Amino acid sequence: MTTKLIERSNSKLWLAAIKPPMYTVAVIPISVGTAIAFAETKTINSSIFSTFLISAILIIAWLNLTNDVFDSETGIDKNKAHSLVNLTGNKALIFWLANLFLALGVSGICAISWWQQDPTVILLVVLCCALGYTYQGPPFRLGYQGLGEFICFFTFGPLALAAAYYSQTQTWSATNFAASIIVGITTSIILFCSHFHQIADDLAAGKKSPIVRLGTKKGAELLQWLCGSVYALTVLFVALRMFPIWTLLIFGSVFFAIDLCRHVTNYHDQPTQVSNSKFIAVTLHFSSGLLLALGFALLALSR
Ligand SMILES: C/C(=C\COP(=O)(O)OP(=O)(O)O)CCC[C@H](C)CCC[C@H](C)CCCC(C)C
Ligand SMILES: O=C(O)C1=CC(=O)c2ccccc2C1=O
Repeated sequence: MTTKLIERSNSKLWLAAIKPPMYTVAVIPISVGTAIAFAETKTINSSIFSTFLISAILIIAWLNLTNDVFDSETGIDKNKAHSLVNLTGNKALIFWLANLFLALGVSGICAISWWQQDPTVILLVVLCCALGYTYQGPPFRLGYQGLGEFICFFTFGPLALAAAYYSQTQTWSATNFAASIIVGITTSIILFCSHFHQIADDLAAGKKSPIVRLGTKKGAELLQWLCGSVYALTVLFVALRMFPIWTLLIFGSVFFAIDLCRHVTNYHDQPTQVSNSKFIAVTLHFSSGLLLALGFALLALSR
């Protein structure tokens, strides 16, 4: 009985360390950028789409594994049982596994650039990876200065969507840029929410996350504006005729936005209660992103 309980809690720790839901942050920018390309050109290169998707997932695996490696060096993760470094006790193994994922992910993107005979996509993705490194790796560790949400916005928003759109069309699009602002905001909301319950560990390790800087109450208020901006921007882009009317489907995700704002407003200063807000934010990001992509795909299919 006791052995079974230990096994169950051990597998829970491993699941929390691997973070399967977090890989949706790779799926959404590639899907939205590709859906906009499909809406505008009525064609889709499925080999490029699937290669980009798998590569992006591998890059997120690199990001998360190196996050545990670099955080183990500053001591910020010393109380984090679900750190892969703490679970395995082998920092070098996690570091080299991460580098293998990065090499495989970048190779996939290189293949896309090779097929296109154009280096633009690989340059955009390498820039994303370099910025991702500055978030957590030495000597930069810009996340410790509270800059993570800005890096997150630009990498998962304008840069990732530009790369996904360009991989299909080899050109740029104002509509794609507008959509990238929305995806950038919803991805940054995930990172922002992940900081509420970590305030004590972050303060102790000298990490000035936005929540450390603002305090949890103001953070909860800012979250409401960020969520509201996702829907206000969609209405604006539809009114400006940049987005098809179908993209108003994004309002199907408003329930998760309300749930997230209510939860964080009620529990912003209670770490154990607020800790799952990151996963409500993941659901909001995934549902809003999929509905946005569907809105663009329906435009192509309805013509
Ligand atoms: C690893 C990230 C957050 C974890 O942060 P933290 O250390 O506070 O939390 P835990 O240790 O408690 O888990 C995410 C950081 C994201 C970063 C700012 C930007 C990364 C850019 C990517 C490389 C872009 C990939 C784009 C792809 C779709 C082509
Ligand atoms: O572990 C985390 O907290 C996060 C991991 C991750 O890959 C990611 C990506 C984009 C935005 C936020 C996050 C996380 O918060």
